[in-house]
Amino acid sequence: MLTNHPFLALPAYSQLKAHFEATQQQHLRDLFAENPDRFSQFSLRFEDILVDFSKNRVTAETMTLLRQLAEQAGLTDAIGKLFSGDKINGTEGRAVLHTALRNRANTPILVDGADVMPEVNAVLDHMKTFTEQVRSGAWKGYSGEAITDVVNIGIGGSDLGPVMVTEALKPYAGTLKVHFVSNVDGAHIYETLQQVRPESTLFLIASKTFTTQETMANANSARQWFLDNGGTEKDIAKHFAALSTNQKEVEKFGIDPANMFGFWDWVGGRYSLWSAIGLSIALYIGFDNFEELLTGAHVMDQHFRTAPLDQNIPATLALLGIWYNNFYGAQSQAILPYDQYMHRFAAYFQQGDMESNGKSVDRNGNPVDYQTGPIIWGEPGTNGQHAFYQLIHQGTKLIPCDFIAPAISHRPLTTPLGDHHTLLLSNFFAQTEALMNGKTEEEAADELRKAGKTAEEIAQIAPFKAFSGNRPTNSILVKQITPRSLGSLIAMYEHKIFTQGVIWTIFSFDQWGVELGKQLANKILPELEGDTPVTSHDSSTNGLINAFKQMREN
Ligand SMILES: O=P(O)(O)OC[C@H]1O[C@@H](O)[C@@H](O)[C@@H](O)[C@@H]1O
Repeated sequence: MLTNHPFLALPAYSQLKAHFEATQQQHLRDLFAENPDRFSQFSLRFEDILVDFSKNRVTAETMTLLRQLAEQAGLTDAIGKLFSGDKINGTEGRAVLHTALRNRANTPILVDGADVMPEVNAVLDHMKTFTEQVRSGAWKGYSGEAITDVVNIGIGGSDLGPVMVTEALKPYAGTLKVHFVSNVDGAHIYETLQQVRPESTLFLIASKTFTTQETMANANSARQWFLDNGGTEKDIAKHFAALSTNQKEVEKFGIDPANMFGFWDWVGGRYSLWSAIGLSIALYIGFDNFEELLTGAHVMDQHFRTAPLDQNIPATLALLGIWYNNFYGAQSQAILPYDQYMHRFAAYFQQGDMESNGKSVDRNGNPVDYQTGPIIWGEPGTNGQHAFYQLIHQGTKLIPCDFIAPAISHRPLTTPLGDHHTLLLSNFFAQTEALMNGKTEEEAADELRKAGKTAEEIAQIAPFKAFSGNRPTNSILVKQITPRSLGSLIAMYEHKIFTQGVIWTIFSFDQWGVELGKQLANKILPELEGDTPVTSHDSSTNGLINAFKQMREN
């Protein structure tokens, strides 16, 4: 178990509070003007990844105090416990070992005295053999045809990771197509089944528990469609595989245990793309590339585990997040990839971060009296620029942003306006610079004067054209989005989330809030049958259910 501490009582917390009061008016423009070495002092490199955090409202003293906060919160001890299989998921009594899934060093990791690595390696071997059979065409469907389409049916952690990674690594795809069905809304499975043929489709039923309502409903619909369109019960073994921890339910569903790819209760759903849940990724980009993804994460794990705090990228990002969340009162954090293939990256970490650190009870079971996990959101650049950046530049809210971009594009297209990637990157650099510098009213007035405006017009318009600036950003520049660098980036954010959870003294690896939703929907489900009016709820819920029943009837 992790040792607990009262966050607000940490000595560094009070020091940071005082430091915040003294420095909050400082402008980034001045910090850059005062220190010509700011970029080199406030940036870190790891392999092909450069993390520039110099455009944050921090000084060397801020960073020192933040690191002291991490030390006083027992971060070093917590990291040791994470990697060694300690049961740090206290409310479920489980270890948290997504790092074992990508432990390429293969060093033993013990849970209840037993090394988990042989089992991890056995599943990886199974995934490798299966992936190679399907991709080579050796695996035949019931009519003797090779598989052309893979449909992953899963939701939450059993969907978002594979969706995000297969999109981000599309340039590495082979000929297999992958589809993802998550929503219980019948439209999702319906539209997907329109695009595939039963004889050449492989369904992956991805569910850690194998009891999730949405996934089981979609899996049943897929099986029915398969049987209605030419497949027979005995053909199911060739067309359905399960990615799960629950062998009993898998067998009950009728999937051949030989087609089950297992994982373990110490893999959290939102940390499971490294497990058998990643099978759709391996099928799509090939097993070697999947292994590269694991390796990228593993090397970031080693960095997080061994780098001193002042060199530690995930810890640094976590501490900057705490600075804005707990001292500046920032409510959200934007993730803005300047890479179209990474268009689901923010959505992925919406679950990763918000399901992990969206907690308001500390590890002692007491309500917290401070802010915990931020709201995570974002869209790729440059689309976001034409949508919500207005508020980031000139709104009343402080929104720390992570800008992420590859230096080399997988699609280097040229136009008379310039090549696409250079155009994209010019926006990436310009935005963080503008957010940092802003524009004074005098500068705005000067521009208007040059544009020939009268003094009266200038006085009227200049206030609207001024930008306060001083809006913090991290710039994460990656040489290229490869399986390895993407693996490192994902692990980087995972460890950021972990670090923040440790400092806030919360349990980051359970999700009781989500469990409630599952229970409530199951309670209401039988009440939706028939047309008898419902009276068991509050007047709003009764009214809505009864209106629904009426609308459905007429
Ligand atoms: O993989 P299964 O068990 O279907 O769960 C799918 C998802 O369910 C949600 O309610 C959450 O608990 C997620 O963390 C989880 O990834």
